Amino acid sequence: MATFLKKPLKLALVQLASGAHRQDFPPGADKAANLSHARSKVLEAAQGGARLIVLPECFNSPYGTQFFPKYAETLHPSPPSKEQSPSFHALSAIAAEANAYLIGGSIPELEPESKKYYNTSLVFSPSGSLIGTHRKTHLFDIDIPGKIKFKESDVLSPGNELTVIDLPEYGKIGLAICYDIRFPESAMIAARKGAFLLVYPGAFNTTTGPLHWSLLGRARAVDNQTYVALCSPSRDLEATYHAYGHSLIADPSAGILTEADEKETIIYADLDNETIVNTRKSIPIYTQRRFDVYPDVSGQSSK
Ligand SMILES: NC(=O)CC(=O)C(=O)O
Repeated sequence: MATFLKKPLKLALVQLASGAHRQDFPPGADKAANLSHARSKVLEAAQGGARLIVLPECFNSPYGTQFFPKYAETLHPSPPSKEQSPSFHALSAIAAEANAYLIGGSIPELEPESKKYYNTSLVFSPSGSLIGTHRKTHLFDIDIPGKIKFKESDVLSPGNELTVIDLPEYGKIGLAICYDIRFPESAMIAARKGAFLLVYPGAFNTTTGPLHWSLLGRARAVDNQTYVALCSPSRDLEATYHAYGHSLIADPSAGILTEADEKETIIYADLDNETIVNTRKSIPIYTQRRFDVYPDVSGQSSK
């Protein structure tokens, strides 16, 4: 039997409430409070048996272009000092304390030499070592008249790499952030590289969430016959951006294993290799692909 996932894995998504919008916190204290709150929820997930734990996009800051520069941390050269990146050090310590792999949602990052800002995810091993990073590759620039206009590219720069991370005890995961899920190519490449799970810390909103969140999660699962996890912040109607919530885990047939509502919660699912293998046996698109017919999915080849 082919092995994508070396042993069963309990996955937890922490749909975190961050208090970053609150005016009553002194400057900087909201981030410290959010890191401390994230710690308690990650430890709760670990107590619940999870060995891979995911936090949401911008888990310790408000989501909005006006906030990114204020909350940005410097990650390079790596490892950064505690002053440069309190979140790096907090996440590393939390992963070690939880004895679990930790996908630290994302944080705004400032690259000091270029002075560019990124939306960046940090991944730590159970010993607290950094084992991967992903900079959001596709920026959330949309304009739905009368509903929502958002332009991440006013402040952020896109990352230029796709990310597959090896969790030595379990296997490979594809990691991307929120709007990246709308681009099936990156998911497909991660799956072709053997990922058993595609993870998206994300913050869809109350307009695009009902339209596309679950659909996209299930689509990436059915396209690739992998598990898919989408981890959102909980909804906060006092914040300037209203996150959709509804964190979910889909199985390799695109069935929803578990889905949150909009409130703070932790959801869990048990992942196993047999489900991936059996899904691919039953509907064998995996071996039926015709890369001889479409070797260049960008459509840019001269053929
Ligand atoms: N916030 C995002 O990056 C993406 C999103 O909300 C959407 O694609 O819709």
